[in-house]
Amino acid sequence: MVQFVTHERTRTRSGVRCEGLVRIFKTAEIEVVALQGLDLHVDPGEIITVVGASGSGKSTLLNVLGGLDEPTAGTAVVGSHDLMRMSGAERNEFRRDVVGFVWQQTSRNLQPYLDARRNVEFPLAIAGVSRRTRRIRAEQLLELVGLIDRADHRPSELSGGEQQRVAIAVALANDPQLLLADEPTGELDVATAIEVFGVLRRVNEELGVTAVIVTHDPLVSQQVDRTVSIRDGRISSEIVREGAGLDASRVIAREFSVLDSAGRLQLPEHYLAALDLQRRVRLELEPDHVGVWRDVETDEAAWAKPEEHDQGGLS
Ligand SMILES: Nc1ncnc2c1ncn2[C@@H]1O[C@H](COP(=O)(O)OP(=O)(O)OP(=O)(O)O)[C@@H](O)[C@H]1O
Repeated sequence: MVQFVTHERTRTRSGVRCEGLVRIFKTAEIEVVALQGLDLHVDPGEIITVVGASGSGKSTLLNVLGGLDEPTAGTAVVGSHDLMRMSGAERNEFRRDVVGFVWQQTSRNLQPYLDARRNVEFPLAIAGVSRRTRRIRAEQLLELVGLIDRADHRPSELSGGEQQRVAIAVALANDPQLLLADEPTGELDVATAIEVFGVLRRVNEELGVTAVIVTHDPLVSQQVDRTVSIRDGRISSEIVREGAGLDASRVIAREFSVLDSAGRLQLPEHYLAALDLQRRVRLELEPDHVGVWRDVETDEAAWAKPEEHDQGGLS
């Protein structure tokens, strides 16, 4: 376990709680409901991945959790910080002190004219941390991400994977309670992506920082114990794994659907396709589970009508 030099505060781990979270974007002509009553709980110290089709609301969720965007309605709480009830000044402070970001584009993560060490020191200098503490902390973090021997290199002298590892160290400089990463491995080849993701897992384990990571990459998303899927601005299902990070044959994965406070749940798309479930399904309450069947009567009625029509057409 890396022991940080604590400069002014002792960190507590923070969880995330979103309930009925709504974010509507309004432009002159249209209204886009990017988050449509999203429910998500992340335990303090947990690491999760968020997956979903393009436009499903992943980045919007991350921006809300990071205090970069204001929710329209619902609940969004990080630790003791209520994101619905923050003044502008509190939001700035929240962004600086409570969350750390890693973006897909390395140019957004790093200052191109500073070497790796100074990049990590940069947010600490802005926070007014002393030069000596900055130096020690930067070295600890570069050690943690396995890049202490590259401390004097500028981003242009580092590979894409190394740049993202420095970006992780920068995001952790202010000792955040929540680490948010939006497609951090999106520009990397598979082997490098898995390596960088391994660093995210390591910092989660060693520092206990809660982490929410958006990714398109199934190989990357499988590396953690819980993956949530967003569909149409809501969490549609969760996959919980035992043994994540081990070789795939030893991982036990179970799929869950999220039940909202109104009792609604979404069935995963591949379940709908496998059983050809459409429009209306038959439910049966059993002592320990609920059964969902194709509504054969409706199906038959739907088939009967065209037949009658056809027959009518033939006669
Ligand atoms: N600033 C904005 N103004 C208007 N609409 C927006 C804005 N930001 C996002 N949207 C819309 O909200 C929806 C969700 O977008 P979001 O970027 O969160 O999706 P995403 O899942 O991150 O997609 P991708 O994987 O392509 O990055 C989309 O329909 C998008 O067009």
